[in-house]
Amino acid sequence: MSQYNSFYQAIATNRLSHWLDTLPAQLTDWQKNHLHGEYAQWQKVIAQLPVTQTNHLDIKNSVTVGLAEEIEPGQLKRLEHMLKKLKPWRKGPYHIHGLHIDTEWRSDFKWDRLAPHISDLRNRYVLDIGCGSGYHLWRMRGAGAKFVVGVDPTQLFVTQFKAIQHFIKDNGVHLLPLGVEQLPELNAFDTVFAMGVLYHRRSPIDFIYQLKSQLVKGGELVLETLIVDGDENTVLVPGERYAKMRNVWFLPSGEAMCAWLERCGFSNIRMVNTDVTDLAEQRKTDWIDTESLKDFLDPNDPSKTIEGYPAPKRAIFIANK
Ligand SMILES: Nc1ncnc2c1ncn2[C@@H]1O[C@H](C[S@+](CC[C@H]([NH3+])C(=O)[O-])CC(=O)[O-])[C@@H](O)[C@H]1O
Repeated sequence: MSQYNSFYQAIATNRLSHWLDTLPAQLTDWQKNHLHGEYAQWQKVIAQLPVTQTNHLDIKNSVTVGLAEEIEPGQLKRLEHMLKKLKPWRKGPYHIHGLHIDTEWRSDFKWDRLAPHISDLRNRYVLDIGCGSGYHLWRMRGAGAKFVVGVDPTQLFVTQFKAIQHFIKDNGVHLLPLGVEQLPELNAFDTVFAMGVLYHRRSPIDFIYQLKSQLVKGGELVLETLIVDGDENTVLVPGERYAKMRNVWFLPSGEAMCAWLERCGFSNIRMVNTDVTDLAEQRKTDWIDTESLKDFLDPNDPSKTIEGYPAPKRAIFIANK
């Protein structure tokens, strides 16, 4: 039986039903290709997570499930030990029965920056492309979304989502192990989020069209990406690395990003927020063993990356199909 049966059942009777034409074959393939190796090892961690009972859930203001007194101290220690096998925990934070998964990123900061600007998510079908471990999926559901789907091809993040899902049982929140390029043109979501993904794409214009083809007519795109200062003709294509990341391609200015969205046929385009990432938002914690923002910046001039480019500045764009 496919572990995605509950997803298939959920969409069979909703507006995503035509996804069933292609999805089961893709996911069956994916599962076949991941029977061995690291992913299979991580699934053993998931299978051993303690089973707990709770009525305590807050996904409106944070991602918090369960109270400390609902779990034995020994079980809690074990839980921490198990979850630390799934390091690095990049996006969060999560609170599970009093255990604070203090992730590298405070993803709640990004949520707080965008929340005042987006359309009310109540009753909406929502897609989050490149959702990582799914922190924002829970916040979208907490904001009232009817059905939330995330896609992310990174095995570790898919596993981390499963760990959280083990404690928050909710048939309205799903993560599929897919890349954006594997999505058919669903034209079915009221809101599509694409945050922190555009700069990883080699063809940003194709990417914008892929996002558009997931939206219903009039639907809302919420796109967040790294930008640089400049006019509508300014785009930075860094050398081999940007802030030590190897897979960074296009960093447009805010104006250039708006021009790209317009060129792709979006309307009502606005840049609603810009923010220079600081050490309060991205830092090393007990839940990652690798370097973090401090190591990616020039130690003598934090306004520059270690390679001499402008330090990470992020912007949120909203537009309608
Ligand atoms: N082809 C692909 N299709 C979809 N996703 C992809 C692909 N390739 C990589 N990713 C995923 O895109 C996410 C980018 S992180 C943003 C997370 C969250 N949205 C955030 O806003 O905090 C930003 C960063 O760490 O630079 C990762 O989870 C990748 O696995």
